[in-house]
Amino acid sequence: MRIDVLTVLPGLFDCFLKEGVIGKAISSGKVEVKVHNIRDFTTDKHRVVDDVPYGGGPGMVLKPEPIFRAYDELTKEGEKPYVLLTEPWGEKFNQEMAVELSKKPRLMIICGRYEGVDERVKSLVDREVSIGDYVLTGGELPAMVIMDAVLRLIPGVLGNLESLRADSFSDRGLLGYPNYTRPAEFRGMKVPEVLLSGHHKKIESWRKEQSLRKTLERRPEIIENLKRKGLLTKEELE
Ligand SMILES: COc1cc(COC(=O)c2cn[nH]c2)cc(-c2cccnc2)c1
Repeated sequence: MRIDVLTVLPGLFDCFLKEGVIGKAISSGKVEVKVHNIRDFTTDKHRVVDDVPYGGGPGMVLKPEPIFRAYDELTKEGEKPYVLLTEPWGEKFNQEMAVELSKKPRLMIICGRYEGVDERVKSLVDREVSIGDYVLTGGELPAMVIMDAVLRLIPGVLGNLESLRADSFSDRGLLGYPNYTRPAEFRGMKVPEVLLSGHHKKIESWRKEQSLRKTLERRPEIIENLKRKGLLTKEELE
């Protein structure tokens, strides 16, 4: 997968693209992520990327020309990217969307900022995406959240075991099961016996029961949703 990011603050991505699973996926060549400074696509001396809104009102708006110039330059050759715009009132990002996006060969993420982007930029956009009902100073963190959730789903990016665990639960939106590691007792708190039993079938059913219970307690709508879609087995429903 290739991802092109358009932003006025490219430096925000430096650590994200170097560290951890994402950093390894890029350095190993499994995925390609290029961050582009929208300012590099301006033509005036002051490299202006924003301007005051027509009709008045507070703040500034990202100008269309630099973004269109970047889009034209980056789409001259190769596959046309699926274009996302990160903004507070977009479609809510979730695991389902992460799975869908992970299947695209090429993404472009335009990071909104200020009061927003000129509406004409949306003619380039396939999906306006929000990571939540709150307003941030820029769309760069949402872009990193989206890339993290999407890139970890690319085959080979995660170690096998981890990706296997993710498939069985998170892709149905169920909350994860409790995790423990050594020591078996810590400050009077013991690891549940079943996890020390080495009985894999019992451990698996305990984990599934814990995951369903936690989801029912905290996010009952996810259970209802899975029931409606017939995605819960008979024993899971008991
Ligand atoms: C594209 O335009 C934007 C983008 C952002 C940054 O993104 C988010 O906040 C976000 C993205 N997912 N969840 C939150 C902020 C505004 C904005 C609007 C009004 C007042 N102040 C700022 C506009």
